[in-house]
Amino acid sequence: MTRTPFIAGNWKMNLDHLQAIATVQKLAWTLKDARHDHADVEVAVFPPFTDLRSVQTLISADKLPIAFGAQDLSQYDSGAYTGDVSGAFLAALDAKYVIVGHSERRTMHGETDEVVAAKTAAAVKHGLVPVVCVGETGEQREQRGAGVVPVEQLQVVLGAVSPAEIVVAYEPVWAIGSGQAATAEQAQEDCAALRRGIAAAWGDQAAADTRVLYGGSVKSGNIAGFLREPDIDGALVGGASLDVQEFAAIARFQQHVGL
Ligand SMILES: O=C(CO)COP(=O)(O)O
Repeated sequence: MTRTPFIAGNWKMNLDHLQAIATVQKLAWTLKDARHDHADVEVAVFPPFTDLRSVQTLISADKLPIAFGAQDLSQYDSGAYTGDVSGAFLAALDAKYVIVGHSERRTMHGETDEVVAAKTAAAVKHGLVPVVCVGETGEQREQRGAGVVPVEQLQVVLGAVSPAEIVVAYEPVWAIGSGQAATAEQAQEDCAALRRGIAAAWGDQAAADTRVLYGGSVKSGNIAGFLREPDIDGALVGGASLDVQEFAAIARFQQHVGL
């Protein structure tokens, strides 16, 4: 199976539902104008929860070639979990994806590897494709070696969940929102280590099929370098995904790579 390149926009806590409608409409037009061939690259947006119903309605009514997902989900199906959102509710909205274990949730909401594993299992159970985020700090990378901490984080998830379609996103903490992206070589080193981790836990086929993304200060100016690497299958884009022209330019990375 070939891995379809995946360009995902994590909006984080930006854009309300009205802004979401305008943004997705504009994105669809921009991609269409540029003759974006959606068979070659999959584009997805991850808006805040309150936007999802509006985004779903727009995408399905106009049959837009854009996928969408949520930024988090509960590990539980339903019950007394104030403020949380079940994977069942996301599936009912036709969300295809859900981000789990973003470093902002790990640090600001105390999500452990075990919680991330439980959320990944919940996503799979409800038919969502989890985008499992892992990443190390600069210090951890220096002290323990490239890929060691992210592979450990991923191992907890893979050990707790039966093989299923997942996407893995390598997001080094120092590169997120800093304007200082990892180099393509650094990102390749870690993404290759993650793929070996998938092979060790789930077998060679799963490793060959699973898309591994890089995230952290991705822009139209550096995307091509990442996608040239053999183990990087796309990008999880934060800040630059809020600018439609810039995000569309990232989605058209093939033009920069000359593929
Ligand atoms: O955290 C990220 C995506 O999930 C990356 O954010 P930036 O692209 O803003 O660095």
